[in-house]
Amino acid sequence: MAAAISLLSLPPCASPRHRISLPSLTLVTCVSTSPSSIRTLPASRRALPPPPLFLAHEADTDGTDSSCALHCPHFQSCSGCTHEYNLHQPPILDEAMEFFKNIGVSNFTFDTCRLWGWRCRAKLAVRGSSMRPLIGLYEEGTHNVVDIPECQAHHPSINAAVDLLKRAMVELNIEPYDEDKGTGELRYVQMAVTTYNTSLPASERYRNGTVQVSFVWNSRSESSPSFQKLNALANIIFGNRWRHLLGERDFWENVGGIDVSLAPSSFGQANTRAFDSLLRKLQKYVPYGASVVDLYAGAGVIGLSLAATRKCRSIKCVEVNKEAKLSFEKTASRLPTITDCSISWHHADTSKEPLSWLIGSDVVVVDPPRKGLDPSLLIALQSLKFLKLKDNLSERKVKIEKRPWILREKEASEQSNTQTTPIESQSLPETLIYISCGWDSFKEDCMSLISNKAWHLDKAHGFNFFPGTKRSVSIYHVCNREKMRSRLHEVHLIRCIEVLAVFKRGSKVNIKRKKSGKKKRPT
Ligand SMILES: C[S@@+](CC[C@H](N)C(=O)[O-])C[C@H]1O[C@@H](n2cnc3c(N)ncnc32)[C@H](O)[C@@H]1O
Repeated sequence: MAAAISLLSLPPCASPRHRISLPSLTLVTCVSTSPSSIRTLPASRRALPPPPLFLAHEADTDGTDSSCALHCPHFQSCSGCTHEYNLHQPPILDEAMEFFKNIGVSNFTFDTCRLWGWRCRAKLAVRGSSMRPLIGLYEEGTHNVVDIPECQAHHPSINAAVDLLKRAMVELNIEPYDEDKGTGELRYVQMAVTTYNTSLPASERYRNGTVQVSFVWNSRSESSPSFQKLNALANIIFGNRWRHLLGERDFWENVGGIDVSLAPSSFGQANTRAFDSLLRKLQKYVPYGASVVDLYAGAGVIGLSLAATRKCRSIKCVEVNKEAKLSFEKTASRLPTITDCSISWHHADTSKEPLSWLIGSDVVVVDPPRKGLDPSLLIALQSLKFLKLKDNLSERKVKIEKRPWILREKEASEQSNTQTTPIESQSLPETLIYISCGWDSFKEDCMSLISNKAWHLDKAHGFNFFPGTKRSVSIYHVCNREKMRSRLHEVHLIRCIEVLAVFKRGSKVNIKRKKSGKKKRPT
């Protein structure tokens, strides 16, 4: 099978209704998402101002808060959201506060973030018929796709783009995929929204989001008859190769103070505004001029935002998916000119020789997948305690790589946008910043880090990245039939809270307060 994906950039201009009514096939260039034509939420429900700690809501007598309710017609039939009330307060919150209090962090904060229209990235299954396509998520425990045209979690531009796509399917007679027969054409669609359009005033950017549309197309080859329809719809991927056919080639968002390039295949946060809040908070914990290693870096958004905002001496981004390199390069190309900062992206597996990434860095940032840190990295982080005990760093036996082919490989995997890499200091990291999207794995990693007193937890902050949800349904990862099939059946049960935790090396020093007696004046 060849799966195809198409990208469409959706400028916020003409109304989709207007476009689709055109008799020709121009509809496939589709998808303009005029804010005026999009059904938007009432202002009171669209965006809440970020609260300092919690919003002071009045709860109903049963403890629910209807002012923070989802009000979605698809709730319960669609598997996307799991709770309808108190979106500002995910069920996991009490447990998180208790956990942090028990390990000595009493000033844990929680940012409720945007409660509706927050999802800027959606992966949706396409089923039904060409005359009545269904585009949405699976019904709980089944493979029946539920149509979710009025999803309240989606950015409104996603709903508008889905609406337009359905009309295009009807007009072009595009068959949705049939799982039982393995027939049909359009199987999945990914919609990603960028809310960064500098031609608009900042206050208008969010609701005028532009959508990038990617299709997963069921076709054996580019010569298949159905492929012509896809060409009419947009552009193509085979395996991991993307071919851009239509719309803007580059897709940009602005988070953490920098412009970020988003390729269809690279990791991207679904809730970009919440991610921005997290990055702004994170930046404050990185001292100016620090050397930073960003592990599990993806396209290096975190590292590059630190490079731009913290005048770092060096930034190393380490990522196993080589597809992310292009986005890194594009993002780096838009950074303001930064002098005296060595910035590099390394195609490497963090779990292999992790100590080599830690030594020489002042700050380690980790943003692992839901399963948490690789065991070897966890061990390396714990082992810093013993390295510190030796104190004299030059005495330490740090394995120096001498094999020429490994050195060459390392060199080739590095991408630097500065001329020289300064001679690395042999310092050990004092700060570890852990960004977690998997609460259970985070707790385990956290306890491992602090239990041998290699690290102590200094600060913790929670972010409401997925209001109203408890799980994420993984419907699309890679465009390979076998892999796709196995991944399609994955339903991750996750308890949703994004955590930013700041660890300091060594055990916590308890500074005892001096007794507040007046000092005797010398007579
Ligand atoms: C949660 S994402 C974070 C991405 C990035 N920090 C961001 O905010 O866009 C986790 C990333 O870790 C990468 N990854 C997973 N296992 C890895 C490993 N062993 N070594 C390096 N990267 C890994 C994944 O490919 C993915 O890009």
